Amino acid sequence: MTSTSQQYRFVSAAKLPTRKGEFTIHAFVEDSGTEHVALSYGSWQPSDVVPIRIHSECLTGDALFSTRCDCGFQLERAMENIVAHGYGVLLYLRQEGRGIGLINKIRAYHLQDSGMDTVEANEHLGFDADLRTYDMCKLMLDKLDVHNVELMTNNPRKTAALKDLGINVVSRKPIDHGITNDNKHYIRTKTEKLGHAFDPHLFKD
Ligand SMILES: Nc1nc2c(ncn2[C@@H]2O[C@H](COP(=O)(O)OP(=O)(O)OP(=O)(O)O)[C@@H](O)[C@H]2O)c(=O)[nH]1
Ligand SMILES: [Zn+2]
Repeated sequence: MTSTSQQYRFVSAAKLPTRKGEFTIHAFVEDSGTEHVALSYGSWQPSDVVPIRIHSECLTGDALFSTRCDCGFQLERAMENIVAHGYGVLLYLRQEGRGIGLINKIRAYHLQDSGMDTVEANEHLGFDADLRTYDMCKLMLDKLDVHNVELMTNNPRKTAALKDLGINVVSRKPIDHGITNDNKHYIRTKTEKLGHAFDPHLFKD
């Protein structure tokens, strides 16, 4: 499959037992060398509505238990939802720091420690607020025979991007697990500046 600038291909798949259940991990690579994975659980028919999560890499939240953001909580909850449903897919996209990379995200954190919000920090470093693209999702979902989805997200850009790719987004499931005192401000900024669909009472001081 092609996008404006990248080609993607499927490489291999293998069993992935996890603390949440036994998934299968599917490996994909872009021409640029960027590697993405999809985790699938259970089985479905091509006409079924499949619960999916499109998760953007966050080393600090997903692997290091950071509470600066809600990523780790959402990752866990998405996998739990999929297992509870009996089938589903998690696309784990290597777009760390909303596409600016890990080192730049830490630079952005440093600026946030001095009072900037997440959007201001990105802009101060010379980046747009969100550099992510979702073109690779089409190949990944086609490969898994997923055409109709219930999307677990609060981010309206993800819903729009999937629709633009021709994927039938039947419904959206909010995923607002993991709001803590450490990340309330971050959630507020996502809601007020990036259009995420959180209920304001969740991040009220
Ligand atoms: N640039 C930057 N990226 C961050 C920051 N905190 C978390 N991230 C990255 O943000 C991405 C997750 O994006 P979010 O805006 O939290 O959530 P989302 O994926 O847009 O939306 P949901 O589907 O609702 O979770 C991950 O790639 C994180 O690494 C930050 O302060 N600055
Ligand atoms: Zn995060």
